[in-house]
Amino acid sequence: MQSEQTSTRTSKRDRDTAQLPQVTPARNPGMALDMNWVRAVQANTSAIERRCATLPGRRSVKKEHQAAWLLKAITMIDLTTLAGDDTPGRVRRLCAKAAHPVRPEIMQALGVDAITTGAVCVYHDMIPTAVETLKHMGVSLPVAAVSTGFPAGLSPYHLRVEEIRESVRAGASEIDIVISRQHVLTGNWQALYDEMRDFREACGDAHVKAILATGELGSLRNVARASLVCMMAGADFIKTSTGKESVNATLPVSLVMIRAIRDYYEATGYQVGYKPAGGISKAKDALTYLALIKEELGDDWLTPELFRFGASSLLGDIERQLEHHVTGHYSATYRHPMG
Ligand SMILES: O=C[C@H](O)COP(=O)(O)O
Repeated sequence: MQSEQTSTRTSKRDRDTAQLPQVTPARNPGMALDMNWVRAVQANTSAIERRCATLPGRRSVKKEHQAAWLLKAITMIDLTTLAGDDTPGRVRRLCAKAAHPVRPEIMQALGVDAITTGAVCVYHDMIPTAVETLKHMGVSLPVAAVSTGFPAGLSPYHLRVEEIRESVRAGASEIDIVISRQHVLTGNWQALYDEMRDFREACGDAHVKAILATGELGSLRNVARASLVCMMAGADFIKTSTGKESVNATLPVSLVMIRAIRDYYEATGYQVGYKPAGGISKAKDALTYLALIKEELGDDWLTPELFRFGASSLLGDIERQLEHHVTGHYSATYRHPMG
């Protein structure tokens, strides 16, 4: 039975919002390290926290608009499995879910055609399985690989660079590198810039996401400076976390990184993408992140080319909310496996 509170179909405008073809932005080439700019960067923690406290709930969207935003959020998920016990079977199921993220009866009730997640994200060893599975399904979806000694980034430097090359050869078109936290914590911005430059060069045509591991950087000012240095060195995306730190994506860290992206865009004209990752598992949190992006960067950034969620379990909750939207009932979580 359908609840009186719900409408089963999204409006045409909302469906178009979820499915608009996007123009690929020009790739950030980077620039020379500008230490004057880096040193000038500050972060006012109490102002940032005040701003973030106003976010959850304030821009809440309802009914068919919420369904449309949730569909859009799905298209921007890097559907992730990064576990020591990953198997080819799990990765094949992940790819099947990424290719068809919402059950057909829910999609039909919403009046929406096929969508996919933004990418799948796996460890190096699982790249061939992911590439072959997606190819076999006839689905064009990027395979992202975590790299450079993920999650700590402390393996021998030449092996970190070589790991990137191996992953690109194996078919990954996006590489999520981890930075050396020690360069940030010791203020060695030149070393961070050089490392990021090497990683970007090793990626070739594959896009590079720089994982800052913000929970280990000590201060919001460090997060702001590391964001800027990675963008100067040519990062295509900056990403909060590996999902393995004790503190992963948060709104204050996101605000700092998003404003760094905005400053970099205003100074250079290049749009760098943003990927909050780790611990984002609820549909309502996804909506808060999208509202933050819309308010701080504008609609241009609300595309898979410039925004991704790094998440292993968010999709399950979004699908559950969409099912509630069309039926008026919540289903058990086991009905939404892999995501
Ligand atoms: O990059 C993605 C994260 O590792 C996923 O973290 P999560 O399992 O907390 O969603």
